[in-house]
Amino acid sequence: MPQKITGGQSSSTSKLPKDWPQDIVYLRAPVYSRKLAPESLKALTVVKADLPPSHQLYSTNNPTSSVKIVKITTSSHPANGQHGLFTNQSLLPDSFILSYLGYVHDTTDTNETSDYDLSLDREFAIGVDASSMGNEARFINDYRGVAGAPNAEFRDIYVDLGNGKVEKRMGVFVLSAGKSGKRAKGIPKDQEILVSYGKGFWTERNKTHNVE
Ligand SMILES: C[S@@+](CC[C@H](N)C(=O)[O-])C[C@H]1O[C@@H](n2cnc3c(N)ncnc32)[C@H](O)[C@@H]1O
Repeated sequence: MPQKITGGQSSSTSKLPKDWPQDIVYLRAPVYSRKLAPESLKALTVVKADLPPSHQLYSTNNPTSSVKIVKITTSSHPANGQHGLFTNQSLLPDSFILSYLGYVHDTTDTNETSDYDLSLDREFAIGVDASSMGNEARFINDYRGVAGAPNAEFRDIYVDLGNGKVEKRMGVFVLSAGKSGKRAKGIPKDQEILVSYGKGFWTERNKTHNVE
């Protein structure tokens, strides 16, 4: 049975990324919690004409051909045995890679034990949780213990919905080249995409996973 895909124009036979886990729903667009307050929904879906004309809009393609899900088999990798997200092609500094999709929720509807919950809007305390549904971005690991520094980061983006509205999402971008140009090459092909989850993630995770 092909896995059901939600959130897009796709049918149940649409393509899944290679190695997509069977127990996770693959999304092509976010799924909104029914508990989200109207003002939160308003903050996430904005009239396009209300954005400054210079504001860049993004379009997304799922599955994303520039990335691949890879099982980590390197014993020194702290997420050995889990998966990571790798490049399928070299990516230039500042390039948009993909959106982080998942279940969009507020604090009334939070899975406290999720390791996949990313902040989407601080003012309205909205998060996007990819623990049970999401796209390839859910496999992006933290750089700590893997590399000296991250090579990608999360940035706020707006995606054109095509009906005069734009949707606020979290996008994953290659880091900029830096003042000295030390990251001018971007991310070469077949490299792991690594972000910084922030120290707060690990403090909270260690509490929920009872790490001393
Ligand atoms: C958003 S998931 C990343 C994808 C995950 N590796 C997987 O296969 O589903 C976050 C989890 O990945 C693992 N992880 C990510 N980066 C890590 C790192 N630098 N060190 C140790 N574990 C890491 C931890 O288990 C963390 O809770």
